Amino acid sequence: MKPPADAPVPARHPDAPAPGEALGSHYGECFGCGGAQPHGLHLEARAGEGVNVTAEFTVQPAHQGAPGLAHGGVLSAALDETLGALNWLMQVIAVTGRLETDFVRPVPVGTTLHLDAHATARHGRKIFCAATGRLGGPEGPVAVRAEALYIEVRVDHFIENGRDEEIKAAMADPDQVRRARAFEVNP
Ligand SMILES: CCCCC/C=C\C/C=C\C/C=C\C/C=C\CCCC(=O)SCCNC(=O)CCNC(=O)[C@H](O)C(C)(C)COP(=O)(O)OP(=O)(O)OC[C@H]1O[C@@H](n2cnc3c(N)ncnc32)[C@H](O)[C@@H]1OP(=O)(O)O
Repeated sequence: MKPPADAPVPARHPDAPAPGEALGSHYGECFGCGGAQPHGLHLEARAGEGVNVTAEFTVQPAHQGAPGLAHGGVLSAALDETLGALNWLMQVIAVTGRLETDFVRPVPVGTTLHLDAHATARHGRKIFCAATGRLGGPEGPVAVRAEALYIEVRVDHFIENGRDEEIKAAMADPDQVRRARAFEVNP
């Protein structure tokens, strides 16, 4: 997943959350970051100094694939959520187009995975980025790594493709709509 050689490293948006600021959840029902999903990851991300974020996620028994070990798909979801949070720092709305994960070490239940993601290049609607997840602490051994491509979309992507029930609920939440629209009109 190589960006074109002349693609610039993305810039931090002037309205991006300050370094160290918790980003909060972009959607309460999100499996990655929402508070309303009992078996979700409850991942908490923080803005970095550039177009980078850090996040933590503690593996729960509901996240197992093999006895006592995290499911690989759940670990990919944690990487996806952390990488997706980079959108806040560029103030764009983007969806995952491609996510390549390397699983380097098994991740036991109870482990806190320390994730770190940064954007590497931007080319038109395409945002290239990379992330690592480390065991037990920000300097711990790397357990997972990912490279990903996100594609910028309009809010209409969600309105046109989401199920009516959830879209109506999201549209009735002024904070949700304001946030999404602000990203769209504030490039
Ligand atoms: C009122 C409700 C509001 C709701 C909004 C809520 C929140 C928003 C706010 C903040 C968000 C903050 C944080 C987000 C946190 C976590 C995010 C988790 C992310 C996800 O979990 S998200 C779910 C999984 N994700 C999908 O559900 C995508 C399904 N998919 C599609 O919807 C289309 O596929 C789409 C749109 C991706 C592209 O479609 P399209 O028609 O718009 O564009 P097109 O195909 O032309 O691609 C344009 C250029 O990207 C290249 N390209 C495309 N795909 C590629 C691939 N796979 N590999 C390599 N290159 C690819 C093409 O080759 C072309 O490249 P080139 O320009 O060079 O030709």
